[in-house]
Amino acid sequence: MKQELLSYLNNQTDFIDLNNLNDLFTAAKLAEVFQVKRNTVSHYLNQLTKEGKLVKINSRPVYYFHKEAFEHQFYLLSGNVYSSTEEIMKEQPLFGREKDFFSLMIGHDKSLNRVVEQIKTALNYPDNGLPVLITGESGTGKSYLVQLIYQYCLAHDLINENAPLVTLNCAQYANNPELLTSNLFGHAKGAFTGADSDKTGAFESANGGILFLDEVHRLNSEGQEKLFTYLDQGVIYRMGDTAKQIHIKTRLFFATTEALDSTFLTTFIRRIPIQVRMPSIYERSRNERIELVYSFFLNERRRISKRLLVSGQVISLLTGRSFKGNIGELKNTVKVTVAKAFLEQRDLKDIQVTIYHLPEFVLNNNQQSLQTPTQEEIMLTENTTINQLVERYNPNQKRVIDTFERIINEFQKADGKLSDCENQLKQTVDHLFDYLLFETDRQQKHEMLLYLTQYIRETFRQMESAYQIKFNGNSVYALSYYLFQRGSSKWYPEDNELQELIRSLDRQIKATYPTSYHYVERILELCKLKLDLDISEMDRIVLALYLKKADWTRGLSIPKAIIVAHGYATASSIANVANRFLGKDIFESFDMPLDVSPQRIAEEILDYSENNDISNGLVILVDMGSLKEIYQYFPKQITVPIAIMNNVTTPLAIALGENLQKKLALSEMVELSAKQAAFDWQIIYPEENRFKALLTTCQTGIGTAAHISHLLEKSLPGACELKILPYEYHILADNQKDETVFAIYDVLGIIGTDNPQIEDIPFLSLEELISGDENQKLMEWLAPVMTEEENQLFNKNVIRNFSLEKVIDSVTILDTEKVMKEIELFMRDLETQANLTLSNAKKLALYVHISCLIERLIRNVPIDTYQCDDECYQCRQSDFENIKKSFSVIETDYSVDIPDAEIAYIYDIIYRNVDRPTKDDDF
Ligand SMILES: Nc1ncnc2c1ncn2[C@@H]1O[C@H](COP(=O)(O)OP(=O)(O)OP(=O)(O)O)[C@@H](O)[C@H]1O
Repeated sequence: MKQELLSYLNNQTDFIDLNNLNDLFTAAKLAEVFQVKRNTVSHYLNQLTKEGKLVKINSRPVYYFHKEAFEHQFYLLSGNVYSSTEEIMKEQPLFGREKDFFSLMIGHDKSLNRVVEQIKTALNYPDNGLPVLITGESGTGKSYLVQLIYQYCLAHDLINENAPLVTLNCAQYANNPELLTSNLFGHAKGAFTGADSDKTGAFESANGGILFLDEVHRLNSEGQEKLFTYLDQGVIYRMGDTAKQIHIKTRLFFATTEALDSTFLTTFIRRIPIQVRMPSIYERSRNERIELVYSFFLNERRRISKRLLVSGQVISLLTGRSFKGNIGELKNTVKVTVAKAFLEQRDLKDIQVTIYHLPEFVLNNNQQSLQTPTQEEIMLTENTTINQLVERYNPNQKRVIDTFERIINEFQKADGKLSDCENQLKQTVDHLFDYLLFETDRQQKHEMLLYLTQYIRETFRQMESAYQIKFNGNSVYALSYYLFQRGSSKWYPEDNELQELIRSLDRQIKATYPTSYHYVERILELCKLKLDLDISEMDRIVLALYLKKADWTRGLSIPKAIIVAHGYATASSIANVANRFLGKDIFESFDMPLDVSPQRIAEEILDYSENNDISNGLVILVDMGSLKEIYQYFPKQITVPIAIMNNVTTPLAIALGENLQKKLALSEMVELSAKQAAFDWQIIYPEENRFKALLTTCQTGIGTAAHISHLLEKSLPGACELKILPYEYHILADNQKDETVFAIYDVLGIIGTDNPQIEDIPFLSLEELISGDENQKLMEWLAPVMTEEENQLFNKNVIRNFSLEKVIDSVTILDTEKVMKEIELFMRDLETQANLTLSNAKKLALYVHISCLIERLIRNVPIDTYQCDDECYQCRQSDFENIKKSFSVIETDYSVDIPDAEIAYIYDIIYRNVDRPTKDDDF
């Protein structure tokens, strides 16, 4: 009895609301629930309080709740006996106030983020919220969501404290639709045989509260009509009484496991403005599945009140398979597993859960299995919290968020005065960055991290040139790791007081470190669009405090110089060559579309001058003759001299760049440069001194090219002076030899997935590199930069680093073995469907391309560069269909839809260089 009481309160405490204590927590109600005398219950409750398991509130009536469950859900308590709820609330730290009930749902800030946002919108819509339809397979958490909605409404006074939550599962009345309608809308006496008296239905019972209709598609046509009347007019009629309108005000929630295309549902959903879909367990990320498994084991531990040691294999098996009954079935499976282990070891101090306790179906492998590496075992004690477990699994992101919380706590302790906590804040931020810089596994060549680092480096370069500063070498990595670890998770407290505190800290940081703050703002602004970042005040605070430390030194105080020119990459090409020649980043460039107006150019320049330090003057080089037109758009109040020079050429830029560094007066400098440039300069690049380079390229974005480049770099012998540069395929294909890289480097060759066909520049396909067939060719290219020995070493490294597994391993974060198996099946299937034989080279190309493709689709970045028009689709329809069909297994296994543009691309890989496929062709 005592144990049952404890476990009952354990479950109820998850939903406790101190502002509105339910009488479920009183001895009287508990006696009723357990059908025992009140004295008996009181005796046990007091005993449990003495043992430290329950908390007692000596108010009238006296309340008891589960201490550990409360601390798990809310905050730590100092004692066990309190005189009032207010006393308990005083112990509440600033964090955790206004508990957001939805945060109890695992995935609320990830896969359910949008669902929670939509629900909050619906709930807060005046005047009585909006009805919501929740769809999702069985066990995905629909009912659980409605329970949380109810708690949320109570906590936010959206319904009054006694408002009911009424649930009706329409599926329970499958064989008796009349009873369902009657239970829902009530009936009048005599409405049908057996209706001896008037009866109120669920609608009336739910008046003022929430009505939840589960499996709503089971409503018969009469019920549906009545439901539509309520949705349209807010009134119901009891069965058998069409005369009496009953006005009802209830918040409606519907759930269904059915697809929304059944006839009823289509008419129905037109009236339901908000529909949310609960993802299946299969669609949840690995992190979320692990969190669910952890939390269910924690629940069971609390129930059995013993330490629980769960083997890593058990966690892997549970997170690595899909459950038809989704989270509900997973939860039950954990329960059954722990129960079996408990039965076996009930006399022991610790309960060990191993795979022998799992139900058999979990062990059999026929089920859809999800990729998950082996997990570590976990020990759950009474002090273990879900946060600790998750933190162990994803320590870095947690570390960033902890830092946010620590900063706010320190600032709060200092009564909101930055000057009183400046040193502590700096220390906290330093600790974070030390950790990020030294603990982030640099070997972890995550594609996203590579991309971030590349982009941040470019942004820093721009900043350094704009402000004539130099960032500490580590800053690029610090910022990239920070953004990488912080991830896309949003951290923003709901509490108004906290928000105000953050805003105040932000203002004080801005006032105390104006330069650092300005740089950070600028960097984040530059990164924001490209990196799809959702920047918050906390990011600015942390980074401004960090960059404050980094020793950026001011460079020369010379005027700023920019080049503005029409056409694709014209200005940037000139700026690149000039900067390279001058050995400094003197020029910034603006590439303008051909039809841009002078006004637009002037606006761009003014925008630049607002965001850059131009106190030493500004020189603008433009490529068109209408200078006066640009001048007229400049405001009269310009405070620094601005020189505009026309007809920009590379020689002019170089001459100006050299003169700028001589610190002449602006007019002198401009005159001199114009004169010098007029001497028909010619820059001749000394061939021998140019760096040798290899380019890597890929049609579907720079990501794969960067990976190839990385693997090649890894293969180079130490002393070799060779640059390996990833390059956008389209830029190379469009610009050909005009692309700046060819002016700066001596390009020995290009390696990639597609040949951009550049005259005199040899190309090696990735497939050739992997198959090793053409390694000789690569060796020949590299002969000028390597000795014979180095060449052999390089060759050996290339063979090792460019095995198919290594390449796939490096281009995706997916399980390489699994991906390769799936692609092999795809190819086999396609060969049968289309009656063709793929050559080894095509197979290699497909292995590499499809592995990238799956990952891109999982990340939701399909290629958009590849166009497939209707005509092309028509004429190749049957081939397209074959490819599509063969992809169906991959589509299901990875839950992705492969768009036509991708199919067209695969089509090209398979049928490229072949006029038309015929049955007998050997590809
Ligand atoms: N996001 C979640 N976090 C933690 N527990 C969850 C979550 N979602 C569901 N659960 C748990 O999983 C169990 C099943 O959920 P629930 O009964 O709400 O599913 P359902 O979609 O209503 O299923 P059905 O359609 O079969 O009624 C519940 O015990 C619930 O507590």
